[in-house]
Amino acid sequence: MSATIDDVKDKSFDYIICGGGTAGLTLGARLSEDPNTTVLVLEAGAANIGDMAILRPASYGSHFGKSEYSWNHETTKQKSTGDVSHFWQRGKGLGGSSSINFLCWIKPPAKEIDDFERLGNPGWNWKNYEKYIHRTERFTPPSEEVQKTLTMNFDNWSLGTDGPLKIAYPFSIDEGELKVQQTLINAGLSLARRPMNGETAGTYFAPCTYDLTTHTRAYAVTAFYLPNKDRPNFKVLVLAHVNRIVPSTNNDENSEFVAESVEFEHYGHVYTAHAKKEVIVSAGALKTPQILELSGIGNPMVLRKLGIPTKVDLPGVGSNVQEHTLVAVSFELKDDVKFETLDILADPETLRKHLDLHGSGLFTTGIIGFSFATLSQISPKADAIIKAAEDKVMKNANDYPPGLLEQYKILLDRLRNDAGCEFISFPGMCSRPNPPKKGKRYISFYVALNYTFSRGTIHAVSKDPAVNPEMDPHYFEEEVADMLVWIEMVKFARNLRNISPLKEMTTEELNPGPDVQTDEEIAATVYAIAEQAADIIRGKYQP
Ligand SMILES: Cc1cc2nc3c(=O)[nH]c(=O)nc-3n(C[C@H](O)[C@H](O)[C@H](O)COP(=O)(O)OP(=O)(O)OC[C@H]3O[C@@H](n4cnc5c(N)ncnc54)[C@H](O)[C@@H]3O)c2cc1C
Repeated sequence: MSATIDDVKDKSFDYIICGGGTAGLTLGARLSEDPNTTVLVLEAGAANIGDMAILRPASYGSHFGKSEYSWNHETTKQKSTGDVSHFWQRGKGLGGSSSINFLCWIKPPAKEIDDFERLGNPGWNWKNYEKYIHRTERFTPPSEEVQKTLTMNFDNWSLGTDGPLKIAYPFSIDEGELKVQQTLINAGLSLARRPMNGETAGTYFAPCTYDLTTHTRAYAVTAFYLPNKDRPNFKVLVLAHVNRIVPSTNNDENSEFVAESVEFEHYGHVYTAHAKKEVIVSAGALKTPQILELSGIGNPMVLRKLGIPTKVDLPGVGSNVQEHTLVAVSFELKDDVKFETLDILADPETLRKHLDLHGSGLFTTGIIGFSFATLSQISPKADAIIKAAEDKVMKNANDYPPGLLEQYKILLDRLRNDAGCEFISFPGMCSRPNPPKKGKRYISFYVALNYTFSRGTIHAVSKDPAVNPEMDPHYFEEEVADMLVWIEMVKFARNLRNISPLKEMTTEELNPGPDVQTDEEIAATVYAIAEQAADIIRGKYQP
C-alpha cells in the first residue's frame, strides 16, 4: 500500500526493496503474495500514477530531460566520441524505466541466457527464464484480419496468457511497416523462427507492453503495483531516496555483513527502516553501485578514495558496464507513398488532433519492426573483423581482470555464430546530424550493438548520496570489435534504401547523409551521434 513516513520510519519489515522500478515492484508484488511476509519498497521518484505522459503509448523520448520522470544522468566525456559527454536517461518514479521505455516486448536468444549459467551462476538459464516470463505475460494476439494484412503467423510462438503484464500489438499499425519488413527479408534476414521463445535470429514484428482495452502503456505499476496496492503487508514509499544499507551493530571488519536497516532521505530528512530478513537493492544498473559503495560494499580502492571503510571486498561493484549503444539512419519517403509516420506530428495542429484521438491515431502506434543478424550476414568483412578481434583478445589475455577473458571467449563465439547485429525500424525521423525537411516524412533504422567488448565503470565520487556517481562507459575503446562491427552495421542499414520495396518508397538518405562515404567518415559521424538519436524525438513529436 502507498505508505506515509509514519508507516515506515523505525518500523521493521521482512524485506526492504531499494528502488521501485521494473525489478523492485515485480519482486515486491511476488514476495507480498504471502500475507505473513511484510515488504517495504523505497522509491526515490514520485508515484506519477495516472499520468498521461507515461500512459500514452507512443510518447517516446518525451520524458527525457524532465526530472519528474528521468534521472538525466550524464556520462564523463568520452575520448572516442570527440570528448563529449552523453545523456543517459533512466526512469525515476514508480515503475522506473518501464514508465519511460519504448514499450517493445522483445526477448533474448536462449543461448545468451544460458551463458549466465555457463559463467558460474547456477539456475540462471533459459528454462527458468521462460518459466517466469510466461508467468508475467498476458498476451492477446491481434485480430485475424490484422494477422492476415500483416502476414503474421503465431503458430510456433508461445507466450503466457494469464500473467499480470498486458502484452499486445499496438492498436494502429501502418501497412508501410510490412513493406519495411519485406525489405529486410529481401536483404537476406528471413523471418525469425520463434523470436518469443529463444530463437530470435531474423526479422519479426514484436508486440508491446500495451493495454488494448484502455490503449495505454502496460508497465510495472499497472502489472505489479496497482493490483496489489491494498495488501496490508505491501508498503511502498515514494520520494524516498536510499542512501545506504546499515549493517548490524556488532559488524566489524572481519565479521559477515548483515544488512540490518536502510537509511533513506524523504523530504530533506534522513530516516531508517529495519529489515528482519533481507535488503534487496534494485535501483537499476546505474544507481545500484552507489548504494552499495556508500554502504562499504565494493572495490577497496574505490572505497578508500571516498573515505569509506570496506565492509565487503567486492571488486566487481560498478565495473563491467556495457551500454546498448544505438544510432539511427533515416531515409526520406516519397510524397506519394502512403505511410503515416510520426513526422506528421511536427505540425502543431496535427499533434493536437492526434492527442485528442485517444484510442486511435499515431499515439497508439508502436515500434514493432525488429531484425537480428549475424555479422557474416551483413558484412563481407566479417571473417577479417572476427579474426582481428580474436587476435587482440588472445594478445591481451593475461591483462584482463578476473572473469573478463571468459566473457570475451563467449562474445567471440557469438560474433562468429550468433545474431547480435540489431536493426529496429522506426516510423519517423530520429537521427543526426541533418534536421528533417519541413513537411517530409521519413523511415529510420536504429542500428544497435549487442555484443559490446568495451567495458565501463560507475562509481560513487562522494560520500554524499545526493552527488551523482561518475559514469564512464569507455565507449568504443575496444575499437576492433565494437567500432568495426558498428561501421559494417551502419553500411548495411544504409544499403536498405537500394532494396525493394524500400527502394521504390524513398527519395534520399537524410542521415548520416551523402557527405559520409568512407569508413573513417562513418566512424567520425557515429562518434558524434552515438546515443543521441532518441533525444531527437523529444520536442519534435511530443507535447
Ligand atoms: C529510454 C529507455 C527505453 C527503453 N526501451 C525498452 C524497450 O522498448 N523494451 C525493453 O525491454 N526495455 C527497454 N528499456 C530497458 C528497460 O526499461 C530496463 O532494462 C528495465 O526497466 C530495468 O529495470 P530495473 O528494475 O533494473 O531498473 P529501473 O526500472 O530503472 O528501476 C530502478 C528504480 O530505482 C529507483 N532508484 C534509483 N536510485 C534510487 C535510490 N537511491 N533510492 C531509491 N530508489 C532509487 C529509480 O528511480 C527507479 O525507479 C529501455 C530503457 C530506457 C531508459
